[in-house]
Amino acid sequence: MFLRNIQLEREKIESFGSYPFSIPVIKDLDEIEITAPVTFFIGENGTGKSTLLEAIADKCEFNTAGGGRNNVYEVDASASALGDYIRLSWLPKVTNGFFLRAESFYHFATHIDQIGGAHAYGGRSLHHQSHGESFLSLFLHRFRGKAIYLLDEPEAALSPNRQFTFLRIIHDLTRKEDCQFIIATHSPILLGYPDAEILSFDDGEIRSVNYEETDHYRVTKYFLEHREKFLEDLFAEEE
Ligand SMILES: Nc1ncnc2c1ncn2[C@@H]1O[C@H](COP(=O)(O)OP(=O)(O)OP(=O)(O)O)[C@@H](O)[C@H]1O
Repeated sequence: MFLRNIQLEREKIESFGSYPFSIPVIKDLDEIEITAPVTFFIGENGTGKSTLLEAIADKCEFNTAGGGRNNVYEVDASASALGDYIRLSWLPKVTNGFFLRAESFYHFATHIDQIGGAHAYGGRSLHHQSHGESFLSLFLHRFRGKAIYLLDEPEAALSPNRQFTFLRIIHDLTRKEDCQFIIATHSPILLGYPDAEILSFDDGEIRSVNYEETDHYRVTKYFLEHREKFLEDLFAEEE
């Protein structure tokens, strides 16, 4: 493990009235202890997971559009608004790693083609692989060594079976290669990774929760066990 603590430099912030400081969890934030090699950020849409992950990427000097330190290319509106206001504590410090943003992965793939780097991703252009295949190529071929990986909804392109493959990759990379992961996700499958820390961004604060407490687990379980009733209620006409 490398990254141990994330602190909001509150003294630098003049007003909490506008983005990103107006996001409830940021307004409330002092510091976050990172206690496990695999940390998940979960919470409703719009609770600030991507904003914080992107700020960490910025602080790591990774390309905030997606990539590592050496991937220099521009995508509109990918700058981090929060990066200058957080402090990261490392033990030890690493500079290797990658920020994955599902929504701008296309631009990253183009950048890799332009620098002739496809050989490092299984020998095929990432554009000539399916969305899910290209994600797995990235995880399998690029991720290794002492490094920190910041992944924003990596499940976006992955079938349930490929999500299990990805869990196996995380397992191997944390045990055999000493990698650290921080992953924003909505996937009940990924969240099931053993011994991970799950940080919830719901209810205006960041707090550690158990897997079985999460909506992802509870709602999915309920839906699968009571699908007909669930859908009947969901589609019921209002009186
Ligand atoms: N560039 C921006 N300018 C202003 N507001 C923004 C900007 N980017 C995000 N927001 C707002 O900040 C809040 C947090 O957004 P963020 O993308 O961090 O949420 P999230 O938890 O990652 O959501 P999701 O699960 O949908 O990906 C949202 O209300 C969003 O509308």
